[in-house]
Formats: sequence, C-alpha cells, structure tokens
Amino acid sequence: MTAPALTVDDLHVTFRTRKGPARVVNGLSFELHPGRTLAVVGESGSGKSVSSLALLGLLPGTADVRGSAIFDGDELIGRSEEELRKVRGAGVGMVFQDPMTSLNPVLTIERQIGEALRAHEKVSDDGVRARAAELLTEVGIPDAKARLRAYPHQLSGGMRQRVMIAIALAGNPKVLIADEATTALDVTVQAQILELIERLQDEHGMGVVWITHDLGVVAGIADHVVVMYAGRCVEEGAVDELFGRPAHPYTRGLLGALPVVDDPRPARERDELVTMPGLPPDPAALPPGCAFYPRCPVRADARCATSLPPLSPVPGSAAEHRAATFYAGEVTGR
Ligand SMILES: Nc1ncnc2c1ncn2[C@@H]1O[C@H](COP(=O)(O)OP(=O)(O)OP(=O)(O)O)[C@@H](O)[C@H]1O
Repeated sequence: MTAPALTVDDLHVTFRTRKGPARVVNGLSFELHPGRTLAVVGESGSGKSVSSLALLGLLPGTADVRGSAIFDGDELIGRSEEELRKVRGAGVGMVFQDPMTSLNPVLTIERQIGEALRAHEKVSDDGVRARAAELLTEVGIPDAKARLRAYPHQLSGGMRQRVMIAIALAGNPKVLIADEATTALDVTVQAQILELIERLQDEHGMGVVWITHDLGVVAGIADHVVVMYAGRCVEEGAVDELFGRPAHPYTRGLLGALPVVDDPRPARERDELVTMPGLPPDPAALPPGCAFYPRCPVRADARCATSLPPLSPVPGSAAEHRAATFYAGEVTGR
C-alpha cells in the first residue's frame, strides 16, 4: 500500500461560545490513500464540515484546533494562513456547500478558474482561456466560452456549484475535499461529475474525501466509509463491509433508508439518511459515556452511560472494520 495522501490523527475542534466550550470534533482520525475515496457520513451537526474546514485553516478565530493532519508529508495544523493558502490553491482542492460564499462576486468565471490554473503551473492567457473552457465543458456547462465572461450572480445555483468544482479540479489537486458537492445538482449532471472525478483519480491518483448525506452516491463511489456522531468516528470500514454488516446501532439506524432498486420515490428523497428518533447531544454538554446512548435502541448496559466505547475491531470482520460500541457482536447478530 502506498503512503497516505492525507492522515488525520486525533483531531479536536472546540468552539468558544457563550454557553462555554462546544466540543464539536472529538478525536477524529482517518487515512486517505492516493486514488481512493473516503466517504464521511452522519447526521447534520455531527462535525463533518467543521473537520474538513479545520484541516484547511478555514474556521473562525473562536475555534481551537488540536491534533495532526499530515498532507504530502507536511503538518497542516498550526500552519500560517499564507502557507495554508498555498496548500488550498494547488495541493488540496475543495468544494463546499454554498458556492456563493466561495466564489468572488466581482471576478469573472475565467479570472477565478485562471487563478486556480496559475497557482499550479505557468500558463499563457490563451492557454488559461482554452483550459478554463475545457474544464467548464467537463463539468457539464454548455456554451462554456460565453460562460467564462459571466460573473457568479449571472449563473444559476447549479451552474455555480459546477464552477466551484471546475476551480477545485483546475490545480490537479492530490486531495479533493467535497462537502455535499453534487447534492443540489440533477442526477445526469451529478453522474457526469462523478465520472470526471473518477477519471482524475485514475489519471492523477487524486484522493477524495466525500462528505454527504447521499448514501446512493456513497455506495457508488466510496472505498472506505467513516460514520460520524457527535464529532467522533463511531464506525468505519470498507464500503461493502460497512453497508453489508453495519455494527454500530447508529450506523444501522442511518442505513435503514438504504436505496432500493426500483424505489418509486424521487431520487433526492430515496437516498437520504433515515431520520432517527431523538436528537444528537449538545456539543457544549456532551455526556460522559457513549454520546449515542440516550437514543440507542440496544442500550444494553449501564456501562454505556458512563464509559466511552473505544473504536475497536468488529468481531468476525475485516481488520479495518471498527466500531465504537460495546455491543458490535450482538448488533451484527453474532
Ligand atoms: N462558528 C461556530 N461556533 C460554534 N459552533 C459551531 C460553529 N460552526 C459550527 N458549529 C457547530 O458545530 C457542529 C458541527 O457542525 P458541522 O457543520 O460540522 O456539521 P455537519 O456534520 O457538517 O452538518 P451538515 O450535514 O448539516 O453540514 C454543529 O453543532 C454546529 O452548530
């Protein structure tokens, strides 16, 4: 196995809030290998976006970030804004949920893609124009040459999202972090973009962290899945293993809505995570034991209320399949 493109180790993010410290990410670790796709899933508020923003130094000053994230042999946590800007420009591409906050409203699309291209290599103005048009076509934007002269507000939400993806891919990044990158797009465009990303993975060995609620996409593109709850990884494993034999009661709950062939519901509803009764804990008042305990259908033991179950190998599974529950064996029916 090659060296990981990105290794996150024991990442913690705490926000200083009026209610006191909010512990939003609590010891997240994962490895992303070149050419592979790691999916991060979990309910809203589980800390998926905050973790990826922390890696790239994009959190507000009220956030305290601890832990380690090694990209391309270098530590990202604690690096200066200028150094991180360089990493974001070329090494790590990113697409976030809201393209309006990431695109510059006063620059044309050509300028913005051009900046990303130039961060990576020396290119002439004509070269930039040709490559930018090619990228727009690749992400499914028709009439690319005309679109290059547009400003972000002149494009629809879906188009802006695709421009963000084009910018993220322009620098041939070693790692792409995509946070609900294709959720707002229609199924055909989504398929086109997933295909493009797959091609870049094959050609350049780009590693992808794919944050999403869409389990259909996860099943289709992920190699490895990390399930987050209350800022922790509660289960991880190869996609087939995790979908086939989920061990944590939380994962089993989420997968209650796994896509079914010939499901008559519209695609967007069909592949969403199932809604479970109860709410995740307040990050400013995390319980001492398992954070899922109050909602857990197994709730087998008083131990769950007082001790935090460590992420441990699931009995009878492949080594990389791990779950943070005292009852993995029982849950998988062993
Ligand atoms: N600046 C901030 N100050 C305090 N708390 C914050 C701040 N930003 C995010 N949070 C909290 O961090 C937690 C995790 O948020 P995050 O956006 O990472 O969740 P998520 O899993 O990505 O959810 P979604 O799927 O809705 O994007 C939430 O409880 C959120 O309220």
